[in-house]
Amino acid sequence: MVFGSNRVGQMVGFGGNGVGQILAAVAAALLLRLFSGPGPALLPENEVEVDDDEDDHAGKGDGGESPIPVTVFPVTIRWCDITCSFSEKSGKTVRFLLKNVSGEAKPGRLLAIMGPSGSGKTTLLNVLAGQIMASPRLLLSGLLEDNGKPRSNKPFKFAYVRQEDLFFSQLTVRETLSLAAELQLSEISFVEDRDEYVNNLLFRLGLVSCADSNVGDAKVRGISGGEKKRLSLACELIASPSVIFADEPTTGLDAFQAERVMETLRQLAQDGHTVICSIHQPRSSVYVKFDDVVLLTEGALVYAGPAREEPLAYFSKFG
Ligand SMILES: Nc1ncnc2c1ncn2[C@@H]1O[C@H](COP(=O)(O)OP(=O)(O)OP(=O)(O)O)[C@@H](O)[C@H]1O
Repeated sequence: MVFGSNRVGQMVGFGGNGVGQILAAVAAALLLRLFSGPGPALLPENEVEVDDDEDDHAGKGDGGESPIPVTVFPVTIRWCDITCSFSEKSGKTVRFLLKNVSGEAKPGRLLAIMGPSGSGKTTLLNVLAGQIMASPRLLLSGLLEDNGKPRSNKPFKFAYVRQEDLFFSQLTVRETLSLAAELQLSEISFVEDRDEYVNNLLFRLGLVSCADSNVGDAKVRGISGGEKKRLSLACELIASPSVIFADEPTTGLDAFQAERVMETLRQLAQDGHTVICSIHQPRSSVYVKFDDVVLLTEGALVYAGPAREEPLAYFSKFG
């Protein structure tokens, strides 16, 4: 089992005003991209050759108008007997955050990790995304495979959408995506092609109506929470990730926005991505969008399998 070194993915927070800060942040983003190790959304070029069979899984976009094809390399993640324990400072007490958890996430399917608060949803998501690494106090064991092979130091392209969205508040939605595309898509050298690519993304993520609105922040009102979440997803999609991880993507959103975000995730799964999210108490209108469910309680697995009616049948066996 390869759980790698001690690196924990870091995010850079941008805030405040001023061109100087923007330039500094852009420079920081470029440096991060150049020097970061394998991490979500900042991975180096995908080194996997896509053969003819894999073309069958190409993302459909919104009509194939993109100047570069949206190709999703299919990745199945399988995990077996994942155990994660944490030793308190004294070293006397050990807490089990995950206990022998197994499951599978497949391309074309939306998997929801569900469970009460503190049940280990985020911990499992982070383990699967390679965001938690073993340390002397944090022990990890089990098997983690991508397409049948143990996870290597150079996994497939993963995207990780965090609970907190990090943007330049004074940029518009379109400018945010253009900047992300400029930083990540060096192969598109023509501005017109990049604009077309951005327009495509705006359309795909349902952001056309707010494309020219400022993102905003806590001080200056901008786009809504749901739009921010879909903008985060759009930024992550630029790297054409095989797997999309989303940590509590509906937290803080009203029922309508939560449903739209989950619908976007469901459509991304249909485009061929493997989509895994953690979610706390989803409404029924959100629950029906899941293809698969992993249900945890106190770090232990209660159910892993298809969503909708199957869990009911499974639990009714136990009365
Ligand atoms: N690095 C860590 N060190 C110590 N304890 C941790 C660590 N990470 C998580 N925990 C603990 O593990 C348990 C599970 O945390 P986790 O965040 O995975 O739960 P969750 O199901 O996502 O909860 P919520 O829905 O409230 O976000 C919690 O009791 C938490 O305090």
